[in-house]
Amino acid sequence: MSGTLSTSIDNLCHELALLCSSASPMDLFERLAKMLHVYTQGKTVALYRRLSTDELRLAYCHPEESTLGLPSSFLTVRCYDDLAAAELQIYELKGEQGVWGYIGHPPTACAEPNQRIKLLVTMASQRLHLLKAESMAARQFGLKSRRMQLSRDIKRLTSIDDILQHHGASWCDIFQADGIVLAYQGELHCFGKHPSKHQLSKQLQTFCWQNPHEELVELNGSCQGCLAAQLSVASASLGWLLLFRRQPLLPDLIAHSTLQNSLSYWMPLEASMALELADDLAVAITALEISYLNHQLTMTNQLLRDLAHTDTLTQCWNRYYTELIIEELTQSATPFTLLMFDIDDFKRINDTYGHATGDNILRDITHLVKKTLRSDDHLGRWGGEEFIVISKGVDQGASSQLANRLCRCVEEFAFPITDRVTISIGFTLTQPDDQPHQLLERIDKGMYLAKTAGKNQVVMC
Ligand SMILES: Nc1nc2c(ncn2[C@@H]2O[C@H](COP(=O)(O)OP(=O)(O)OP(=O)(O)O)[C@@H](O)[C@H]2O)c(=O)[nH]1
Repeated sequence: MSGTLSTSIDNLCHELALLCSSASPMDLFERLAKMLHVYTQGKTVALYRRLSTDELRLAYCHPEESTLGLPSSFLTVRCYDDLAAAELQIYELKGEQGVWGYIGHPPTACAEPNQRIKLLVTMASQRLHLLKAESMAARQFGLKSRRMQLSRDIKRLTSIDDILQHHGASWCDIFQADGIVLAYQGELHCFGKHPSKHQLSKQLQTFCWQNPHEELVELNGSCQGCLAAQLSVASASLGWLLLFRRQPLLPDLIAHSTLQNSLSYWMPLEASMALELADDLAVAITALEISYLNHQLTMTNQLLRDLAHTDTLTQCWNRYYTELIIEELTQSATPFTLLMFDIDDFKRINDTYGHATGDNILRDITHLVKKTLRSDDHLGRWGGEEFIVISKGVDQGASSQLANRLCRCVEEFAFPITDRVTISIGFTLTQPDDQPHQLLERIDKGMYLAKTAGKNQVVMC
């Protein structure tokens, strides 16, 4: 007799130790259900999970094959009253927020082991609590470090898709999600598995319309399993973070359609983690937006600067910018050579071949001269058919060679007209204390002299 008792106590100790060493909730349920199955002399044991909606859902049963031949009362249980009405022997599995779920089995003839079963269920509740707490703590820690990573990455990431590419997999891991979608400015940016974009857009629109102030929601119907957290900055809504889970946390062993509806796929703690991530994402997206706008602004400023400095017909410097540079160079006492050239008999060319041909000749000459100049020389259109060249340095021989080279390259170019096109050039070298107007007077005079001496030539003044 005492031998039987000590064997029985040994067994109990062994069972308790087994429950305490289970590594995951599923492992724990399996072990507990197997033990109960023995105690109930082979009755089917079912585990019901209590959802946040207070509904019950059959999550596991032992033996597994019995799911096929389960008593229909097992399947139709949706709430505690159903459980009681089914006249099952019920045990509560306690969790951190009250009853986490129930274990039930058909009553047995022998009531003796009930005390033992209660002890095992109590131990299982505690182990479950610990396992869940450990796993949740690890996930929260993971989220915290990914959030820090996101804030470090903000400057480097260039788009919402880039954010998802870099962080999507880790977030799926932490949230035990199958996919993530970011809804922003009417577009859906997706990572992993998720309901179709059309279904998501439709549900989000309906939801926003009905609940404009909600910041968290579980979508249902075709988007069941989607947890949507609002992305908002300073109370302005930017969009939604959607986490998608295809299965509730426990595998759905019973494919019973009536049980599939109105399930809660997400735990309250996961929902608050989603809100934390949504807050960070709203900031990251705003930062992206600002950096994009800054980039656009820089580009627009550059474009405006270029437009303000450029002659629209020839794309070389305009008069305003040419004057500005001459002013700057004289003020900084930088030595340079200034050339002014004018197309000879341009009025006749215009009159003979038309204004459009005249325009083309202006463009061709700009192109030819630019090609002839060094990279640190500059060409500006002074007005009409008059141009100015600014060339660094005051070597008279080199400047004269440059001017003559320009004359020759224009003279020798095959313009698409029968008349010869030539230019006349006046040039000058800067002297200490020269003012811009003195330089301009000298080149103007040089050019005038070149014209009066027969055109297509160079005069230095
Ligand atoms: N096609 C075209 N013609 C222009 C432009 N700007 C000025 N002109 C023309 O350039 C011609 C300049 O004529 P003029 O000042 O008489 O000088 P020119 O005929 O070249 O005579 P010289 O300077 O003595 O050789 C005028 O007919 C202007 O209309 C332009 O942007 N496009």
